[in-house]
Amino acid sequence: MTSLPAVLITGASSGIGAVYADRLARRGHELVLVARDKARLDASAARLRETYGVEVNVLQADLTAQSDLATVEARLRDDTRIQILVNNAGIAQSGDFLQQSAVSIDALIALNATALTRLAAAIAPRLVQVGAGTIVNISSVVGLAPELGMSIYGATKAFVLFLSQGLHLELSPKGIYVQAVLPAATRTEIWERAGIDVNILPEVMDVEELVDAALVGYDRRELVTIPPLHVAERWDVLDGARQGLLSDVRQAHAADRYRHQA
Ligand SMILES: NC(=O)C1=CN([C@@H]2O[C@H](COP(=O)(O)OP(=O)(O)OC[C@H]3O[C@@H](n4cnc5c(N)ncnc54)[C@H](OP(=O)(O)O)[C@@H]3O)[C@@H](O)[C@H]2O)C=CC1
Ligand SMILES: N[C@@H](C=O)C(=O)O
Repeated sequence: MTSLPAVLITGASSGIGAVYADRLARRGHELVLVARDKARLDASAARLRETYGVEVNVLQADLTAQSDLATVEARLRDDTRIQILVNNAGIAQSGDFLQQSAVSIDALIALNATALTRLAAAIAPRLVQVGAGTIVNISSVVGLAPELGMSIYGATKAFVLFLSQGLHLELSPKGIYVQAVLPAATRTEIWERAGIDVNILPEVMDVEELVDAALVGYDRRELVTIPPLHVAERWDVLDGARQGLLSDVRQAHAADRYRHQA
């Protein structure tokens, strides 16, 4: 028997989510693994049960399908053992902005932004009720870098960072820990799925190294964890500048430079 809370991990069938599943099972957490590929989830669950002796449940869901999303939301609302959500499922952008179709735009936003937000919203009230729990949201360094040319994907990841910062402000006084994790290029299937050969990238992090580093940030209860950022103060300066900017926003009048010159 474990006294640790259970963890629901989305996108647990491969890549970052699969390594989170391994590491959290190793720590003794019971797991609920969510993704579309049930065969992969079942195989992973069997291995984790066998290796670590923890209970692992599989919940097959396409998080862009309303009925499946509602099923996962219900699980998060009702299963009181789950006190940690790892909001990881995501897809990358194939092609530049001019190559996007209505379908590809919808899919990116539905999975990376809408589903992630809906799942956080499903679990948060219950966590607040007990005054404990964790929401880990997987963002990306791309969310800080429009220069990288993945405008919609990056926008969803900027959304995830903003949402995490907002949830931290709203929920941490109620006992909830929120973490945003910003990987940079990490060797997973996401690249191939988006039609990008990962081997053309000059530098790529191994997925185990990424998740182990993210868990160091988690154990320190960091709000924003950027494993590939080697100078931590860069983030502090960026976020400090953002907060400083707010002190020069005056709502009553437009700034002088926007006033009509007579
Ligand atoms: N790898 C990288 O370079 C980086 C990744 N990230 C982020 O990390 C997260 C994980 O990606 P990563 O591990 O790299 O990629 P993978 O492609 O390996 O994993 C993505 C996971 O999401 C699941 N998934 C995809 N579509 C859906 C869907 N419609 N419904 C439910 N689950 C779905 C996949 O499972 P299935 O197909 O079985 O549904 C899979 O388990 C993403 O949010 C990504 O944006 C951030 C920065 C860098
Ligand atoms: N998944 C990557 C982009 O496609 C990233 O976030 O770096």
